[in-house]
Amino acid sequence: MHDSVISVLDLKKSYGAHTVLDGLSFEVARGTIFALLGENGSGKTTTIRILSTLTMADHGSVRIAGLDINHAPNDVKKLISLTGQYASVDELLTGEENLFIMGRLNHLASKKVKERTRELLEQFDLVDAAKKLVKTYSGGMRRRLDIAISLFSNPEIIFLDEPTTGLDPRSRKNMWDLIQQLAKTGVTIFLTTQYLEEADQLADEIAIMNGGRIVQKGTAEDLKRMIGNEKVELGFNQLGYLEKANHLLQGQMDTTSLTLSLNTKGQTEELRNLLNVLHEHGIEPTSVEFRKPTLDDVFLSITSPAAERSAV
Ligand SMILES: Nc1ncnc2c1ncn2[C@@H]1O[C@H](COP(=O)(O)OP(=O)(O)OP(=O)(O)O)[C@@H](O)[C@H]1O
Repeated sequence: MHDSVISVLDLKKSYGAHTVLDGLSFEVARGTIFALLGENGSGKTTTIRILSTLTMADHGSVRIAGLDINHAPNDVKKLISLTGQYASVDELLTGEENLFIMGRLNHLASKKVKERTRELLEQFDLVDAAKKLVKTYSGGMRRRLDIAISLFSNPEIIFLDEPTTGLDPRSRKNMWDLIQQLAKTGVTIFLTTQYLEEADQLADEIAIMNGGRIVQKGTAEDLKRMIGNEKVELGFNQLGYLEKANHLLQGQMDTTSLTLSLNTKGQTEELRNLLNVLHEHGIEPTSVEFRKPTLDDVFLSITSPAAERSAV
């Protein structure tokens, strides 16, 4: 059994009349990868900023490695590193110079700074780019450098705010490998993401955020069991047909796009049966499409009564 390295209890935060966090509570086990999954604007960055002592919550408590962040913010800062959504490196310096500066800011001796810089450049596959200006780096290289800089002080907990947003698929995959390597060193990684697939690939535990709270949490397997492996999406040309089809098949209706999503195992026989049921009632869909579950499916299935019955 792991012990909790992050404990969050009943966190609340509003900006004016806008409530962003509304009673957020969760625990993160030491040495694991924890993913906070939520849509744009759901409050992920706000959460990470509060946990890393940059923003004050209005209510609730956060303990990092047993320390209350309000009582011991400076001790907490020594244990953590934060890498933001937008790389905070100096573009007009080389990668190596950026690392040097961070080393000096950490008050390390010059020999130690050089050693650690070399180590980090190697670990993050930046040796060839070390002497090039950061403004010539690709998005993936910048992210890697940003994380390398934040690791200068050997933190116990690494906060990564949407580490792959805006990266191409190849750089995203490289970043995933890197995060997995970091996790193997025993650090705790707290990451935020909008991508179900990313949380699935990386996280030991996933917490889904909606309406300022955690609405579901579990392993990727738990969540997948809940939402089904694949979806079939039926399109209709009239709201009446959509509603009738939903009445017969009990799926998730989208009345704007006039589509009905159903869990499926992806078998053609199953699809034939569905279409037969509709045909017998004089309903013909205008389109039929198989697709992977999305974050929307998770939200929809969480809020549907059927899902509540089978929730993890
Ligand atoms: N300093 C602030 N002042 C006012 N509103 C803010 C402030 N910071 C965040 N917000 C608002 O709080 C909400 C949550 O923002 P937050 O950045 O935490 O979301 P997020 O889940 O990280 O989204 P994204 O994926 O877009 O970064 C948004 O509606 C945002 O506009």
